[in-house]
Amino acid sequence: MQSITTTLDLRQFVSRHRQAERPIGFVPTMGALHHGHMALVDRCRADNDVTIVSVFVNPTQFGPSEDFDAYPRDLERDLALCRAHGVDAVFHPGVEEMYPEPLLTVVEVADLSTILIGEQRPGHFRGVATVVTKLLNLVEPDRAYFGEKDFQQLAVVRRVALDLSMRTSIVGVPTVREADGLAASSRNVRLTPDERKAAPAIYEGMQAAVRLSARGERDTVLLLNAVRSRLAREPSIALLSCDLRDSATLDPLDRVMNRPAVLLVTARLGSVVLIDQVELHPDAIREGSAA
Ligand SMILES: Nc1ncnc2c1ncn2[C@@H]1O[C@H](COP(=O)(O)OP(=O)(O)OP(=O)(O)O)[C@@H](O)[C@H]1O
Ligand SMILES: CC(C)(CO)[C@@H](O)C(=O)[O-]
Ligand code: BAL
Repeated sequence: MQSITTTLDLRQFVSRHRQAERPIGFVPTMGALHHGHMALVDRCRADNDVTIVSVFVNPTQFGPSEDFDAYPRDLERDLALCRAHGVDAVFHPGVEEMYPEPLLTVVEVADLSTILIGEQRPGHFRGVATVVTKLLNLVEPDRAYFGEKDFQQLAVVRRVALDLSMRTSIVGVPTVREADGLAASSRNVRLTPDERKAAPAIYEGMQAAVRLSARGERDTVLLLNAVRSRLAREPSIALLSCDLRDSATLDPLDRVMNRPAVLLVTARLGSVVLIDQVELHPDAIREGSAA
């Protein structure tokens, strides 16, 4: 496995494989890898001849009072995990390598970037869309893999690829969970033992809504209340947002695929913000009644 830190070496690695006409898959991450990331890597390896992973904690997607400094980092462990999973190259640039000059050019996905998480994290999706564009321009992969846990991010990235006529197919991978239902996340390691014990309530609340929806409940308020009332029993969890959306309003490509409604939750435990999403019955939202 190659460990690459410069864009020049990355381009050379890519061009060798491109000349050999080997399909290239790409998994962008911020490191502190866990089994959720590895599901993306395994899927990438199954679909492509060459798998490239990037590990870059991108400063431009963090707000001034967010956890950029506290974000977990463990490059040696990340490299070992990637090696064990048969990754061909890991690109782990420093900040100066990715941003040699202050940016004058950014990628802004209108509308999608300012709703939901974009409301709580102004500028976040501009940072994500811009760095993903830079990474996709460097690697020019055939396919790039993103987790459905970050559902809005996946929608934003799909839109960037579509609008900017990129050659890359964007592939969404289902959320990987811990045994107790908590979505695997790099930030989970920052939870205190008590917060970690409480955290599965997020998924339990979402499952209560899933069960109601499966029994035919179509009242958005009642479905969202199922989440709220489960989390109200956990004093260490502050529910930041709970939304039910027709997935097509977030992701125009879903309209074609006729995918279900999506329930999105953001919650804070101490200093850690976690997000999760589950799918509900396609009719969970009546026409035009987004929560
Ligand atoms: N549990 C998971 N299941 C599937 N994909 C995941 C999971 N966790 C992360 N991913 C995906 O891995 C990619 C890299 O994510 P990132 O490095 O930000 O990790 P993360 O665990 O989401 O971290 P964070 O603590 O920022 O939420 C993203 O496409 C993300 O959606
Ligand atoms: C897509 C990404 C690697 C861009 O920095 C990041 O937002 C992430 O890890 O989800
Ligand atoms: N996985 C999303 C990246 C972030 O929270 O900044």
